[in-house]
Amino acid sequence: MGSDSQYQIPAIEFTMNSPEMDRGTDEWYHLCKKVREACENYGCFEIVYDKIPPQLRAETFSASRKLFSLPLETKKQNLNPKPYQGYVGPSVRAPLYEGFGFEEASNYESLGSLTEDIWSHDQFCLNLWLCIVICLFVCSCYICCNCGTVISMMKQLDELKDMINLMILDSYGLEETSNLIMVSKTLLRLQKYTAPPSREYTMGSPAHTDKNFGTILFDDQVSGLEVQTKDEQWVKLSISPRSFVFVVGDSLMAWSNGRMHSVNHRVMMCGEKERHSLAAFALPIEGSIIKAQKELVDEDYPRILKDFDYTDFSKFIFSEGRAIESQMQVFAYAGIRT
Ligand SMILES: O=C(O)CCC(=O)C(=O)O
Ligand SMILES: [Fe+2]
Repeated sequence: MGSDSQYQIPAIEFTMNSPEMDRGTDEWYHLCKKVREACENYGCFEIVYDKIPPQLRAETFSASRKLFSLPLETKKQNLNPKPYQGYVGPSVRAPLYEGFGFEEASNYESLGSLTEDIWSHDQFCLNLWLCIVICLFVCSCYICCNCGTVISMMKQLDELKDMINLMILDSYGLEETSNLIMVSKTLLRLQKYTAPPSREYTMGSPAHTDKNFGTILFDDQVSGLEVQTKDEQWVKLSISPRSFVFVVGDSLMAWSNGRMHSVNHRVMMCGEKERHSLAAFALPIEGSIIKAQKELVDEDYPRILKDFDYTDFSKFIFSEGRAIESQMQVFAYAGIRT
């Protein structure tokens, strides 16, 4: 159980306006190398990043708390037929967990068009859910206190995601033009874990690997996130209040031909505080074929996976009877048997 206090994932500082952040400098390549090594050896790293102000983080969680405090019937209006992309309530599998997914989180224009839909219906609050989302994401009135907070956060996280993807490409010396990881879209998920009734060490989210490219996570400083080391120990992460965590997913592992490690992780709760976290998942766009970069296949790294369609893979993992958590799913789906 997450007790190995000696284990630390790499903490990598992204200092704005420093030579390190200036693409093409020696310092930039040095930073890219650190990112690559962290993704290969640990499957995750702490991003120490000052550009996103603590106040925006605090306001984001305040907006998130407001959403979760809505009546269940209202929350359920956040529908999406795709698994985990709408509202997910507590379940037998994860009784402490609740989450809201926003599939079009980085499509700021599409959020704007939601507003137009409402006005065209000639009623101010035709759909309470849409009104709430618009208020949190895009409006800039002075009536409510969380106007546009989440969308400001999304813009910042998208910028951070693009920067990390660029570092990964540069670390391998790959072209950025039309590379699949540069055109990913973002699924935003706001997540809440209630405190376990017994206050004892209890599962908040079962162990899993993320299926997408990469995920940027942060929480409200109530700890809970644990990662599994390569020698299969579970360790609780202790992340500074100004940091974020980057987690390598199965698609990035496949894209890098197994060089990057998609790390198994979970949330374990204890104590009396509820926990809030935000996850920005970089998802391959519809129709994406995930393939190992040819430059990353060689004698030392022979191909381990066939090319696969991400949408079909998602259908496969969410099909009846599958253990969606397991990192073995990608190998069951596309593994090359030798
Ligand atoms: O809440 C967290 O910190 C982690 C959540 C997570 O791993 C996920 O949503 O995939
Ligand atoms: Fe995850």
